[in-house]
Amino acid sequence: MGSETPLKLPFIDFSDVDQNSTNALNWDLTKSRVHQALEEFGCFEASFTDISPELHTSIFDSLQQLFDLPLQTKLKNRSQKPFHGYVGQYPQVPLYESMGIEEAPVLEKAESFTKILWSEGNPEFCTTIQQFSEKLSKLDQIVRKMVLESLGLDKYMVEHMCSTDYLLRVMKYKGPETNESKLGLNAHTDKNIVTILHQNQVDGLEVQTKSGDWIKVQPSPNSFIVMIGDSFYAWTNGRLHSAYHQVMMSGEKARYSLGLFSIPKAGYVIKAPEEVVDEEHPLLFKPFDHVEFLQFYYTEAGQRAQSALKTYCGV
Ligand SMILES: O=C(O)CCC(=O)C(=O)O
Ligand SMILES: [Fe+2]
Repeated sequence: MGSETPLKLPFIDFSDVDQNSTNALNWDLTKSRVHQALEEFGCFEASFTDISPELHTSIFDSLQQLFDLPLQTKLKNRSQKPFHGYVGQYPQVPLYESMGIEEAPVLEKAESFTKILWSEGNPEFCTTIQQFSEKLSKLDQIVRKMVLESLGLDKYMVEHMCSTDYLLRVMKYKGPETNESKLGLNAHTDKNIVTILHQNQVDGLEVQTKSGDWIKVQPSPNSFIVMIGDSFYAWTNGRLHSAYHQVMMSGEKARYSLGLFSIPKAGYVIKAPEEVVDEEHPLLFKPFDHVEFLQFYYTEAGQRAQSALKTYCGV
């Protein structure tokens, strides 16, 4: 009793890996670990030293400053697209608040977001958000490049890389002020291509394994959780896993987290390449547009479905 080792996500070190790597051996080794982790768990913990400890500190100072703004100000962050603007005050998830910053790695976009909330500007906030997103987008690109290479899909590299936009979503979960575990964010699979999560030192993220166990994720301050979304799962014809995950909170401290989401552009049709479809791996999903799928996901039927993706476009 109690002697079982707690389940852990695979840990992969990216400190010596870059896209134009001259160290081919290191690239190939890391690539095979990435492939294995994404096949089995749909996610892994990444050590990525491009985000300095100073940037780590300023990003969480910035988040606190942002969520400390009056509700009326935060509500100014609106978007036509679901979950892109301010989200909060939901009775189902009372601890949760989030805001979306579209194309945060692009300086002008980070500036226009900043201007919405601080009419007089806030250069420090803007630079921090932009630099963090830009650096993290490099990790997103490395992982996607490794996935395509490991599946022998190199010829789709340019098309694939150009078919997405970035959204940085910043989140705050209030501490529930009890030691009982309370729901911070419902169990879900992400709907995009790749998500990279980072948190302050308050844990809460849980990821479900294929056999149904929940892993309590305990990342170190300089690590990131890299996770596959349903669109990448569909595009690879199920070769990668897209994991259910949720946030559970306890105690007094607030949890701040950020997710950099690579999201298929509206109008781009997600269709598994013929190389990943064969007798052993029959086509799982009909081609679909991510934005239309997202719209379905937020309907009553989409929310009720066990798998919104299967209900929407399963073969
Ligand atoms: O806060 C987290 O760590 C997870 C957030 C999440 O799963 C999401 O925004 O999709
Ligand atoms: Fe998620």
